[in-house]
Amino acid sequence: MIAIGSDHGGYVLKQEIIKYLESKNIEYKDVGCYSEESCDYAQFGKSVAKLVADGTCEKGIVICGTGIGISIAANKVKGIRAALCHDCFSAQATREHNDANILAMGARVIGPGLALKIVETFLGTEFSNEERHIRRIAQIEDN
Ligand SMILES: O=C(CO)[C@H](O)[C@H](O)COP(=O)(O)O
Repeated sequence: MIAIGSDHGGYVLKQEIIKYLESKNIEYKDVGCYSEESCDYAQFGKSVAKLVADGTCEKGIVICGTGIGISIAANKVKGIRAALCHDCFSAQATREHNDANILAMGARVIGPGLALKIVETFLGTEFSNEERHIRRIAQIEDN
């Protein structure tokens, strides 16, 4: 199950991604927003992050205009590693190296064609499970 959320700036791209998930028979939970009416990104980033952190959803996708605000908000939730990716190399690397559990994108930065490729790459790439990456991820959680 994939959790997905956006603000108004990411709404149209979110709907494109939902169409893609449906075409691939991938289950999802859409936490909103549900229109292009102006709204605030933090609540949607945190809603997606909580669904991933509590295990309800395996991964999440968050979108705002830049992808920055909503990824900052998602990363406030313990256990979340939200990665802002605007290219396929980063999407692959953040899965393999960081075990990122949320993909963030900016709908005002990239178009839907590239965004869908990034989603495909992110969801289709496994964590490498290599010792050095496990060690480094553990250090992120250290206080
Ligand atoms: O990218 C964002 C946050 O990082 C927001 O989508 C953006 O700030 C919204 O801007 P506006 O209210 O002017 O449409």
